[in-house]
Amino acid sequence: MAKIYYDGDADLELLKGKNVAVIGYGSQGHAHALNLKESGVDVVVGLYEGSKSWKVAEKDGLVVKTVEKASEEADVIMMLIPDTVQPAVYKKYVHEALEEGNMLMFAHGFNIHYQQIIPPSYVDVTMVAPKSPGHIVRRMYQEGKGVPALVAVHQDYSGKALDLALAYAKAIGCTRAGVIETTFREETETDLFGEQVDLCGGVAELIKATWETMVEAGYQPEVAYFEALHELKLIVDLIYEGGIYAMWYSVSDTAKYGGMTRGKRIINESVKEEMRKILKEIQSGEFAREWILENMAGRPSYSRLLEMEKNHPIEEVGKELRKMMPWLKGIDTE
Ligand SMILES: NC(=O)C1=CN([C@@H]2O[C@H](COP(=O)(O)OP(=O)(O)OC[C@H]3O[C@@H](n4cnc5c(N)ncnc54)[C@H](OP(=O)(O)O)[C@@H]3O)[C@@H](O)[C@H]2O)C=CC1
Ligand SMILES: CC[C@](O)(C(C)=O)C(=O)O
Ligand SMILES: [Mg+2]
Ligand SMILES: [Mg+2]
Repeated sequence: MAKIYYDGDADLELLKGKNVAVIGYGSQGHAHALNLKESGVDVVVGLYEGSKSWKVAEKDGLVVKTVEKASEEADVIMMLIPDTVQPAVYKKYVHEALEEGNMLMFAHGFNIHYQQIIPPSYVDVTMVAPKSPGHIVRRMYQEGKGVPALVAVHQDYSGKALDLALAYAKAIGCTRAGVIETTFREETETDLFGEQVDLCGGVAELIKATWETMVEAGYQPEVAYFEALHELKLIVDLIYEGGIYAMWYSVSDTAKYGGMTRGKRIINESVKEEMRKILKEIQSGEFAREWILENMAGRPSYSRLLEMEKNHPIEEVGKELRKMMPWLKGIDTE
């Protein structure tokens, strides 16, 4: 059974008198920094001179310093800049700033697990990884709730690394929901696998293939959009609220029978075989090496693939159809 920590298992007092530097003010960074501040923690945001986020963080009432200065003054440093940027920033500014007994923190284990960052032995190294996008971490905290998270200890120099990481998790609201103990390896490998085969990669391909099949067969792109994409949220909401069986309970008997007999023909043994291969690429470090090299080369494949996604015809149809629903807030992707 997984070990799960709640509010009663975490002591905010452990962060009293400590300076916390949140490096980055993006999706996770803004949520952690604001939640920490509102939980009474002394927090400073670390950014580079000229960062777009600098003014935003200051407008939100936070103290902002350069990464170098914020790291020098900090007892706890949370790395919340993109994973691909972290190694260079760490080497240039953070490594030198780390003093005996400090704690270096992450929200994802990639750089520690694949040894892109190797901290000195005299610091604690921990992870608090919310299982949610940063904007939900913030929204739930403001509503007096929290999102679940994972906690892990890579290095326990002080002997108190887990307790301090749990205090941090409490300060950002995660122990309100529950924080599951894991390892850097488990968090990294499961996170990469989930986003590749299911949450991001798998779902995007399933939607496009469903839409393309209908459009190629002569159905109207708009009707196909509602069926392949729009309704997915309604179905996923049911699964999120009550599990897969609750979804089956809620849909028609025809959908139940068709889905249960046909779904397995789509996600069949050969798909699972491919999933196992992808998992092996993650476990062996093959995917990490590929992604690191892609970044070193200036991201040529990444940019080409992202451009193709942006220009897929389903995007054009969706853009028009979403105008029918002015209550959708939309997301500025420019
Ligand atoms: N996105 C998510 O919801 C989740 C993310 N994580 C993990 O959290 C970590 C942060 O991810 P995420 O929040 O998505 O990151 P973002 O891409 O949102 O981070 C962007 C922030 O980093 C700043 N930044 C970029 N480069 C530098 C630099 N060289 N020096 C200082 N600041 C810099 C940006 O500044 P500027 O505005 O100037 O560009 C911006 O403030 C990652 O480890 C990720 O895996 C974990 C769970 C979910
Ligand atoms: C699902 C994508 C994610 O792993 C996340 C928000 O948890 C990410 O890396 O952004
Ligand atoms: Mg994730
Ligand atoms: Mg991820």
